[in-house]
Parts: sequence; structure tokens; C-alpha cells
Amino acid sequence: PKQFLIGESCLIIMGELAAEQHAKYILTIEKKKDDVESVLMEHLRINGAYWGLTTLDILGKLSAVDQETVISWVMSCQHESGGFGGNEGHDPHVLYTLSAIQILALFNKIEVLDIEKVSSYVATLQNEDGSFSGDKWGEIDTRFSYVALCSLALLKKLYKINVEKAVRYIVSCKNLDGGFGCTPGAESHAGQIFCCIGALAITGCLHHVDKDLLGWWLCERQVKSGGLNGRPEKLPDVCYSWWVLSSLIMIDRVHWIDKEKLVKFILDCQDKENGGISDRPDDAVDVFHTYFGVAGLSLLEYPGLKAIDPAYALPVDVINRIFLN
Ligand SMILES: COc1ccc(S(=O)(=O)N2Cc3cc(C#N)ccc3N(Cc3cncn3C)C[C@H]2Cc2ccccc2)cc1
Ligand SMILES: [Zn+2]
Repeated sequence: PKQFLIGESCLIIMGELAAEQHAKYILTIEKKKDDVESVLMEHLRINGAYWGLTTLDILGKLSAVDQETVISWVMSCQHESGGFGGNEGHDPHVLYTLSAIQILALFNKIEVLDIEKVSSYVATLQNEDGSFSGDKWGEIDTRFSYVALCSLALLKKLYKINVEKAVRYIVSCKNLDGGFGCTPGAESHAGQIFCCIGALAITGCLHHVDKDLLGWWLCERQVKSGGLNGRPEKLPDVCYSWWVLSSLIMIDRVHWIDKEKLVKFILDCQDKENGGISDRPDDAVDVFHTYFGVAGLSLLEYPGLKAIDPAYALPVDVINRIFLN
């Protein structure tokens, strides 16, 4: 085992991050298109591309992919409405539109977009009460508020929507436990809490959050193995290393959890021979948990990983390039 200093304490880790194997795993699944899981994930292939490419960038390996091929495939998923589908020829949805914008941001190629057309597609999804629908079928969920606000912020087109009403709707979904649900009165869940906190962070409205009350609910997600779960009494899962941890960071309460034990939990979920990270130790790996595991380690400042922005879920250097020049 390797030793390295985290903060003041020296930590003996049970085997370190198998970065090379994880990069190889991501690059090979890009090639496999016809095996069963790839077909299952057909409808959200553009999400899978965002998860894989962001993992490669955090590992410092984004140059291993041919960006022209990726960019032309992403653009082939654009619908004439301006929104993006999960794959070529699929119906547009705000979830896939954000993934497209995030992928182009990774390659510093947002300018290939017709920004007016894409931002107008997203803006038309805002409802009278400030909430957002995911697509033309109208389902409302605070997930879509986050995805819409994140998309418009990255395109610098927030002025196209009513931000005050968007914030008011999100605050209307706050529960007595300090958490947030998918609609007003829905129970608190870590995934929805990430979306609501991320949206409030992007709009500069985190003053609406009771940070001690929510921080308490979030730090209670850590179980004795060091992993984080999504709700009380649930099993820990690596993807909550993102939903819970990024929320704790955004409300400045990350010191309320044991970071070293969480690092160890994530490292225990690796397949160190073939690459990839699973939801919990000894389960099957997948690109989703590989991304959220590596992104979680990045939030935990694991050595050798690029820093990721907790609100935008993109590397900090990508965010600086968009907002600071
Ligand atoms: C393996 O059964 C499944 C079940 C559902 C899905 S899904 O609806 O497409 N989706 C994305 C997802 C992708 C992969 C991968 N590769 C694996 C899982 C997973 N889940 C399921 C999951 C993760 N942790 C525990 N659970 C049960 C989340 C879900 C919803 C989601 C979509 C986009 C962004 C965030 C969350 C895919 C596979
Ligand atoms: Zn999971």
C-alpha cells in the first residue's frame, strides 16, 4: 500500500487509484456499441459520452480521444428544435441538451453551437410557476430546473428565463428536514438535493438554504463503511459520493464527514485489473459509477486528479475558461 498525506493525517490506503486501467476501460466501451448494456443505454448514449469524457479529462487523458469524431457525433444528435436527443434521431430532452453542452465545453468548442437556438429551446421549457419541464411532454421535476439553469449559465443566456421565479419554485420544494424533493412536498432525496443546491449555487441564491439543518441530513448519509447512501437506512453507493459530497461542499459543511473513509470506500469499489468502478464493492462496474467515483475522488482532492466544479460537474479549468475570459 502507498502512503500519502491528506491534510494533517497520514493515511495508509489499501491500494491506490488504478487510473490507467480506468482510462483504458472508458476508451474501450466507447468502441463496443452492440453488447447488451450498450443497447440498454442506447437512449442516453450522450449522457454516457459525457460521463466517460469527463472521467478521462479528470484523469488527464482527454487527448486520447479524437475530438472531431466525438463533436460531429454529438452534433448529429441535435433536433431541429435546437434541443439534443440521447442518440442520433432521438427526441430532444433538456437532460441530453446539457450533456451536449458539457461535452463541447470539455473540448472548448461551445462556439460550434447555434447558441441562440439551443438556449431558446431550453428557455421555452420554463413554466408559469417558474418550474421546468424536461421536454414537450411536460413532466416537471427539480432535476430539470438544475439541468436548464446549468445549460443556460454555460451558454451565458440566463437572461432568457425568469431566474427569480425559477429560484422561488426550487425553494418551494424545500422540506422540514432541510432537504429537497422533485416537486413541492416530495420527500428529500440526495439526487434532488444536489440538483436544488447546484441550481441555487449557479444563481447565487444559497442564502435560502439552512446549511446546518441540511448539512446534518447530508452527513448522516455516511455509513460505517465510509460510503454514502441516498436516504436513511439505504445501502451506500458510489454515485452518492457525488450527490451528497458536492452538496456538502457547496454549503461549506464537508468537514462534517470522514473524507478519508469515503476515499477508501470508493477505492474499494474499483476493478483494478480490468478498470472501472462499481456502485459498491464486488458489484459490476459501469461508466456511470466510474465517473461518479473519479469525480468524487476529485472533490476529495485525491492526488493526481484535476479539480472538478461541484455545481457545474465540469473540470475547474473548463469553468474558468468559460467564465473568466
Ligand atoms: C443498471 O440499471 C440501470 C437503471 C437505471 C439506469 S438510468 O435510468 O439510465 N440512470 C443512469 C444509470 C446509468 C448506469 C450506467 N452505466 C448505471 C445506473 C444508472 N442509474 C441507476 C442507478 C445508479 N445507482 C443506483 N442505481 C439504481 C441511474 C439512472 C438515473 C440517472 C440518469 C442520469 C443521470 C443521473 C441518474 C441505467 C441502468
Ligand atoms: Zn449508484
